[in-house]
Amino acid sequence: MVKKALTIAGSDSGGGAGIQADLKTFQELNVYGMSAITAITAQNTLGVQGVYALPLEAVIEQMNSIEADLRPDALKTGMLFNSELIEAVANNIREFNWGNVVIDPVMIAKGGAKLLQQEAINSLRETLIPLATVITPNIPEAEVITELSLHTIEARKKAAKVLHKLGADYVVVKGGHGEEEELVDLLFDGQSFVELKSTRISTRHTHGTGCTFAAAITAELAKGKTVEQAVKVAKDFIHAAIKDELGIGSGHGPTNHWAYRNAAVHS
Ligand SMILES: Nc1ncnc2c1ncn2[C@@H]1O[C@H](COP(=O)(O)OP(=O)(O)O)[C@@H](O)[C@H]1O
Ligand SMILES: Cc1ncc(COP(=O)(O)O)c(N)n1
Repeated sequence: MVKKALTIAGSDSGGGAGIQADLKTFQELNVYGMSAITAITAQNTLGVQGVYALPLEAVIEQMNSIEADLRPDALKTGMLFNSELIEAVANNIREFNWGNVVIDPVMIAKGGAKLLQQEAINSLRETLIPLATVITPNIPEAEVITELSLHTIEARKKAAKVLHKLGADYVVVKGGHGEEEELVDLLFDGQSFVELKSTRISTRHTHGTGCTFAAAITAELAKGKTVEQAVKVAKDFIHAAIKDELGIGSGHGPTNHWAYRNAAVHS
């Protein structure tokens, strides 16, 4: 049976992050990809030139159409922009009883542009996080949600516990923004931690890494993998995508979404 995954996120005209990164990743992992677009960004590797949130009805209607005909086996959320959108998306996920929910709490683009309004943080905490099978904050996002300062692995473990208490079944605090030479993503299931370690690749081409990582988790959950299995595949997927760089654009270039497939063929 074909497995189906849905992304509820913003469009990145540059193709490296958002909806575009998610659909490419679903496709690479042999899962049928669907989308409900929340906002359109005019964006390239140099930054975000414009943000246009879609009307609420447009987002709700996209989700309704999917529920009526193509129920997803797993879904992820990315850029949700404001509290109205967060509340509406959360309501629909709850009403449709959609499972395998991956929340990537996107806040700021690599170039510094705001992809989530400050007023939306409470909605994120109270409405969306309780629906999460997995939440995947980077360090700055985890700092905003937990109001902790996260310079050490120990502090990040504390933050993971707070995020679990807020209602996420599993928490991945990603380590890309950390200061350690070795890169550590922390997976917490409410009881114990798994440390996913990798070398830190020296590159500026990391546009869309968070989206791609969360999309790979979503695709694997759609196939029925456990969260731990899914996160391990996602870590390998994003590592290959960063390592085998495309080198396009003059700023923070996109990752290589077909690198994992090629690595799998050649290894
Ligand atoms: N320079 C890097 N080398 C290897 N892996 C990286 C690098 N930067 C990020 N990653 C991986 O990419 C994923 C996303 O990382 P992170 O930068 O923390 O989040 P975001 O892209 O949301 O800011 C994580 O799995 C992280 O380990
Ligand atoms: C539409 C959209 N969604 C998300 C991101 C975050 O991307 P990154 O993974 O680089 O933080 C982005 N730049 N644009």
